[in-house]
Amino acid sequence: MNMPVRPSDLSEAAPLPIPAAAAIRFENVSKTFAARGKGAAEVRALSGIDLAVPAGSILGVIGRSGAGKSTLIRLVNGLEKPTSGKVVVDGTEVSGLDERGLRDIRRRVGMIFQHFNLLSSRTAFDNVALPLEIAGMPKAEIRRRVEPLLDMVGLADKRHRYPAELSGGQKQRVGIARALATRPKVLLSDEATSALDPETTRSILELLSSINRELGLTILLITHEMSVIRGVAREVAVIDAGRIVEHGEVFDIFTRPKHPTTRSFLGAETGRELPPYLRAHLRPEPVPGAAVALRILFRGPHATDPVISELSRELGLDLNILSGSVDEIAGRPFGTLVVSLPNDPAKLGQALTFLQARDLDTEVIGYVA
Ligand SMILES: Nc1ncnc2c1ncn2[C@@H]1O[C@H](COP(=O)(O)OP(=O)(O)OP(=O)(O)O)[C@@H](O)[C@H]1O
Repeated sequence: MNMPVRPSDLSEAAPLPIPAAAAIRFENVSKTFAARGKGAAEVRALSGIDLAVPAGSILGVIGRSGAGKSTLIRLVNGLEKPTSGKVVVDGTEVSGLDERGLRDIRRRVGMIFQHFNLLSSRTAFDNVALPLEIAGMPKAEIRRRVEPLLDMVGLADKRHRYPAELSGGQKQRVGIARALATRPKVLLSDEATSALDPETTRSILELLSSINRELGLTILLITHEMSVIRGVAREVAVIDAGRIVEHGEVFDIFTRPKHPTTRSFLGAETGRELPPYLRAHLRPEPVPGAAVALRILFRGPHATDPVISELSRELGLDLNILSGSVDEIAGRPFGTLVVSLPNDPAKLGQALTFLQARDLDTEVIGYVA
């Protein structure tokens, strides 16, 4: 009988409780690339990076093109060496390793890529088997290891197919199975869903979540899409011009972003972006007869309270709802509402006091005529 394979069947022992220790630690890491060609300046790709990825967690790093994401991730498996500082992975300082040490760390660190990097002349099975063949594992053992992995990524019936016969999502599933073949502790994901459509992206992110949950694998992923972070990560670090400018729990960063880069990434993601009709009517300064436009953010426990009706009743205020949305981020409710109220400083002050007493964030975003 064919028993369904769960990721937990693949680990050598029963899963341990998640340790608080960091699986990956960057300690004051900088990386400068030498100037190429006459007159060219050197490139400082990373500056003073301090970042810990807790064991068993999923941490997403987001940044614009050229921000330093790939350099950061390539330091983890020793594809790049830091110019200064330390990178410690699973207790080993990677920067000081010789070739043999690097081979060992690369068995403990799997990686998946935007363009899958499969060998076109090998079937799905043989692609997953490759790192084990290189490690000199006997054929029978390779089979015992690879088949459950292909089952786990949902490709049991595609094991003899070549990459050209697979969809993008299926190719990435082969890539994930191959990355897990050496039973790594850490998985690096380099824009692994950037070439996939939104639905396939969701299914790959779900697969990564279940692997993280059931195998306790630590995942460090880099992306330029907030929706990917939101779909899978527990923590997010925002990188800008080679520096980490913000880092924290996904819910906190999404609902209270501090850095302008984070805010610009969030854009439409959390209902922060105003609808075009509202943008067209919004003025930075009051004009005669204009009302104040106030943004209210509903986080966590107060996200579903009937605050607007209470505010209107208690302060005798006429409020107009201009736009709004209620959503869920990292499993917790989060709402954004833009209301207008009469441009009366005393009333506005009372309304802000009322809302702040309920721990709601408020922001006057302009005036609407
Ligand atoms: N081998 C290299 N030699 C010289 N400069 C490099 C090298 N690799 C990266 N850089 C430079 O370092 C900076 C960071 O590059 P990196 O590839 O890490 O950014 P990124 O955030 O991954 O960008 P993208 O999203 O476009 O891949 C860029 O200015 C890039 O041109």
